Amino acid sequence: MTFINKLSAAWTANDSLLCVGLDPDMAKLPARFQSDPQGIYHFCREIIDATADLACAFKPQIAYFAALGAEGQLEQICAYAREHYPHIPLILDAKRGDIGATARQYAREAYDRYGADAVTVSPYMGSDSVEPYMEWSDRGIIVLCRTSNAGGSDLQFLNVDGKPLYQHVARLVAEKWNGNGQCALVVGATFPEELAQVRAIVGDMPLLVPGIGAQGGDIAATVKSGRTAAGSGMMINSSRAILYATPQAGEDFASAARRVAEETRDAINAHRA
Ligand SMILES: O=c1ccn([C@@H]2O[C@H](COP(=O)(O)O)[C@@H](O)[C@H]2O)c(=O)[nH]1
Repeated sequence: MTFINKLSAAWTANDSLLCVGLDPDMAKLPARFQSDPQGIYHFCREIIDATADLACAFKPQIAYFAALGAEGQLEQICAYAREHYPHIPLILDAKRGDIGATARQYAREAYDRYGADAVTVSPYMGSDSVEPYMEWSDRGIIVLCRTSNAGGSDLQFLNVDGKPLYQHVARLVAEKWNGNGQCALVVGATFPEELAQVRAIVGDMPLLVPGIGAQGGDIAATVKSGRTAAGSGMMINSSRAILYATPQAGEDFASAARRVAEETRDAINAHRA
């Protein structure tokens, strides 16, 4: 099944546009995981089990694993999610971008090593840096467009031929790069006006929308700006607000994560119509 088909099915099956981010920061995990050599894997596995029926996607952020040399645990997490929740898309947030030969290795890493359904990439190096990902014709390519951080404006807002650069990226991906029909864009929830602009440019193309929760993006404004005519079309990511929903990394972290995920899913759904 293609990434886009799997995503559409997950939106419907779980009645959810919530993407649960897996950004395991060792210092914030309950003590028993910190003393466990497989602690990152075991923590993420409990989060996945607690939220799988509430999510339309899982998004591990590779930096949290690579920084600790814990790629093996990321492989285990991806294998676990694929085996137990094969209907939920797995998005590797790696923001890759390089010349074609190197990009092919990044694509192998995301799609073959981790078995991801989709990977985030930077558009900065242009079409030949993205083409290699299309050799995996059923997998998704999620291109950075208007990121959630304030500094994203430094380049993404540059005026090019009368339009901000991020709008050129949106148009380029929608009109030229989406040959396999498996492309999506990253647009931050912290910029609802730009989210609406991107939606107007790309039609029903899915948007990965980080920036609610810990980054403070407004859920109502996000959904109203980014939804498609059918009230769908987004993977609205929340990582830290779900992972660390208990104060002081309490042992009830999984039930707290579930509660926050459910509240977030419902808050999103309240504005889809
Ligand atoms: O524009 C972007 C692109 C990616 N991210 C990533 O999403 C999550 C956000 O985590 P929160 O804890 O919900 O803030 C994280 O993995 C970022 O690397 C983003 O925030 N903005």
